[in-house]
Order: sequence, then C-alpha cells, then structure tokens
Amino acid sequence: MDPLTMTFSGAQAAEKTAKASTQLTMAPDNNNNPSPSAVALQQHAEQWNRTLSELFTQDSQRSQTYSLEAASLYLDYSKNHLTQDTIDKLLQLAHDRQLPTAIEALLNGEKVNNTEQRPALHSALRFQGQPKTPEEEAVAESLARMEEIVDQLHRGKWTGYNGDAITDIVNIGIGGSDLGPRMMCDALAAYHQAELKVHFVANIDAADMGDIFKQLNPATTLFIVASKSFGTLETLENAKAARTWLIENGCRMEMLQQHFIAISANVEKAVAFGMSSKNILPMWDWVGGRYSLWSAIGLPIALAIGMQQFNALRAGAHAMDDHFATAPLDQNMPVLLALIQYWYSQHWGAQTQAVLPYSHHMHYFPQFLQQLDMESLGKRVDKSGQPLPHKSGSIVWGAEGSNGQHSFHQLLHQGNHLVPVDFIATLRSGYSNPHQHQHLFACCISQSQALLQGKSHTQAVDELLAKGASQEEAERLAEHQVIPGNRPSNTLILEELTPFSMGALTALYEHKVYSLSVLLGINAFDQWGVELGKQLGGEIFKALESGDVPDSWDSSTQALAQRFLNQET
Ligand SMILES: O=P(O)(O)OC[C@H]1O[C@](O)(CO)[C@@H](O)[C@@H]1O
Repeated sequence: MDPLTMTFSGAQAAEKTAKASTQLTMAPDNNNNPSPSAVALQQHAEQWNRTLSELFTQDSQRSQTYSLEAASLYLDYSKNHLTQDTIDKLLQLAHDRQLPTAIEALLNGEKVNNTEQRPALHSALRFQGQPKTPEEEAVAESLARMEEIVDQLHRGKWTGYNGDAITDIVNIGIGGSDLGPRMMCDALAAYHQAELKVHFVANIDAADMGDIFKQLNPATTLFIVASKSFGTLETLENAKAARTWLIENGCRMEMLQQHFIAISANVEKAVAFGMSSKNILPMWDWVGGRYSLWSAIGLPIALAIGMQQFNALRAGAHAMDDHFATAPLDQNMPVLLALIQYWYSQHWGAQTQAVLPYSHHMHYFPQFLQQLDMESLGKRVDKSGQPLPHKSGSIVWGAEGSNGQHSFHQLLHQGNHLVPVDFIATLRSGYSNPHQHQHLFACCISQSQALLQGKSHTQAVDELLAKGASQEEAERLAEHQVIPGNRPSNTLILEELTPFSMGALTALYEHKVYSLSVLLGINAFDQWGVELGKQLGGEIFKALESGDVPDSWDSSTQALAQRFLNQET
C-alpha cells in the first residue's frame, strides 16, 4: 500500500500516541486506572489496518448502516474509521462512563455544573406546550414579555427620544451574549422581517461601536445590553459609549430608557448601571452563557425573524432534546458525534476538529461552536478536580464553504495532520439560483469524497501523461500531486436553513459537547480559565491610566506597557 495512504491509519496514530504517553492517556475508571473499555479501544486503534476505501468496498450497505435521521437532520458518518466493532467498544465506554444516567441528570435539572452547584437547563428554554416546572413557567413569562416587545417594535409603536419609531436594534454583548444571536440572525437572513435591522457590537475596540455610530441614527436606535453577569468589561464599556452617543446627539436623560433594554441574571447590577427595571428581561443561573440563545438573550433573533419563527427555532431544538433523551445510544445523533470525536482525539492523536458549513449564511457557525465546545471542554481537571489523565476537548475551527477550499483545504488534503471534519450542507437554498446551489452541494460532497479516496501516484502519473507531460516529467511531478486520502469526515444535511433545522442543529452540537464532557469526565458548564486574563487586564489598565508600571511585573509586560505610555501623541 502507498505509505502516504496509511499516514493516518489508527495503527500508526495509536502507536505514536502509546509511545509518547503513559498508560493513563485513556479514559480512566474512578480509581484513575484506564477502564477496560478504554484499553479495548486503544488496542482496537493499534490493530486498525483498513482504509476507508476498503471499508466501502467490503460493505455495499455502508452508507445506510452508518447514517441516521433525527429532528429533520440527516447524519452520514460512514466516512469514518470505524466498524460495528468500533461502535460497540465506544458504546461500552459510554456505558462505563454512565452516559445514559448523565443525560437524564442534565435534562432533569440535576446540578451537573458541580463547581457552581447549578443545573444546566437550556433544554427547559425550549419546552413546548404548557409549562410544567417552575423554570418553564419563568421561561413562559419571559417569552410573553419578549413577544410584547417584538410586537411593539414591529408595529412601530416603540419610539425613540424624538417620537420616531425605532428602526435599528444594536445588541451589545460578548461571548455567549453575542455569538449565539449573531450566528442565528445571520443563518436565518432569509427570514428577516423588513421593519427592523439588527446589528451586533461585541469588541472593546472602539472601532466596533464606532462603525455602528457612523451608520445609524441615534433617534431611531435601540440598544439591547445583553450580559448574564452584567459585569463584563466589554459590554459595560460599549453600553456607556452608546449612552454618551445618545446624549451627545440630543437625547435627554429621562428619554434614555426608550433606547435601552437589558437582559441579565443580575437585575440589581443592571439597575445600578442605570437600566430601567421595566426594560430588564431575566436570565437565570441555570442557563450557561454559551447555551443561552433560546432565552431572552435571543431577543435580537426574535426581533429579526419574528416571534413565530423564534418559536420554530425553539421547536427544532426541542425535537433534538427529545431525540437525545429517548434514542438508544447507538441511534443517538449527539452521542454518536461525541463518540466519533472521542475516538479520534483520544485514540488517533487528532488535536483539532474542523467544522465546514457549506452555506454562506452559516459564516458564524464555526465561531459559535468554538465557544460552545472549547469553553466547555477546554479544562485541565476532571469533575472531581483531579488532573485530566487524557486530552481535554479539541481545537475547533472552520469556515464556510466553498471559500475555505481556496485557502486552508490544501492542508486538509495534503498536510500531515489528522483533521476530522464535519461537513454541513443544505438540500435547498432560500435563494433563487438552483444552479449555484447544485454547485455548492457538489463542492461539499466532493470535498468529503476527495478526503476519502485521495489520488494515488499511478493516477497522478496517468493524469500528467494524458496532459502531454513526458514520462520523466510525470514521474517528477506526480509525488507532489499525490493526495493520501483516507481522511475521515461526517456529513450533516439540513433540508434548508430554516429556524426549525437551525434549532435542531444547534441543539445537536450542545448535546454532543455535553456527551463528550461525560466521556472525558469534564464539567462542561464552568469557565474559570477566562478569569485570570480579566483580572490582569484590570490591573494593567490601571497602570496605563496612572502611568505607574509596577516593577514586580515581568520585564516583557513592563516594556510593552511602557511602550504604550511613551507613545508620541
Ligand atoms: O453574559 P456575560 O456575563 O456578559 O458574559 C459574556 C461571556 O463571558 C464569559 O463569561 C467568558 O468571559 C462567557 O462565558 C460568557 O458567555
């Protein structure tokens, strides 16, 4: 076999991993010993000796066997290095890690966030029918309030300081208070209602807000200040800048409340900041920021697409919740995606996971997933505080297709990293050019096909000869044109980018991340790692303001601060 074709065989990857690490690279049992299921998976990886092409040749039913539908989504996971034996071993690990109990615990509102003693009840945000729990009742109230706001704004009944109807909404928030609504508003552009334009500002860089100020009329602009904690530097500074802009442009203090809505779990802080309590929508401790787009944090989405479509989004997510709760593990889409990522990251040495949506309007989806996955799974200790004896979550990255094909796909095809890919495509486009959509879909599935089959040396030589190259030239160039192939991918198909399908897709990834956290023994719902940077940022800001740089700092940080202070104005 062509040695390059074997570059990423499990046998080689696992051998490398095993040599470079101790036995405890595998999921341990409660006594920190590798569990028998983890040992079995490691052996399975070490003995892996089939290519993807061989798997397809040996089994004509492969794509039917390794695919499933749930909540309007279709997942084809046949282009992966796995057989039924692999799945059985991964399922055994899932049972050893008590994944079924953990799923119940999540959905029943148990305190799965053990460091903060909180449940993670994002599923309650998308309940259907009548509310049945106190959390669902609170959600229903908040939805009713959102509906009133959406209605007022859509009918032009919410006016600004000079009596004109609001035309533009600016969401000020960052992280989970930005990425979810931003991603969804972009993805559902075809559903936008003409009455209002929704904009997003996140960055502490004044350029972000400055661009908004240049475009908009203060008298008809409404700001949503979205912050679960109402203590986030970027959001508060941007909200202050918005307030100053309004006042400098003629808004009287008593009219400011016409221009601000706050969304927060910390009402006291929002009021202390100057928000009118009648314009504050609640959030709750039991909703994590990166899981919050279904709450009032989704108000920009509801304003963009209307409340009916916002509820369709919630319904899509609920359909996925139902599937996650009831489907057996081997037919459970989020669980299967988690097991596959676990297989590659823990036993094949894959460090990253690419997400490539073939949809122009899913531009922000990879960024959204970066926070969802990496803020949830980028941890150094397990739930009990013991150093993780294996890798944490993967580095998630990606961009919308087909653009990426003309930049980084080169590395996917010929680089020597193992990068498992999730392709996402839609059957139909909301835009009326079927010909271009055929091209888009063809681009997507041809990429996964190319990753699978590659191009051999012989094929490359033949192609070069057919183009008129001499035998010598063909031999010289062929090796540069060889594409190893044998590279794994999943393909997720949505019928169309609709609120329902985007709800289902987003919930799919939320539950995948949770399932992976259970396999890895990680708490997916805290994020202590981001705190130190915030703390040091505050201290450095003070030094830049006062001009007093402590000599206890490392010399690099001192010099960088001094360089800022010594700049010529
Ligand atoms: O909504 P908040 O409290 O402003 O937080 C924004 C984001 O900041 C983080 O806390 C990280 O700093 C995220 O987890 C969160 O989504």
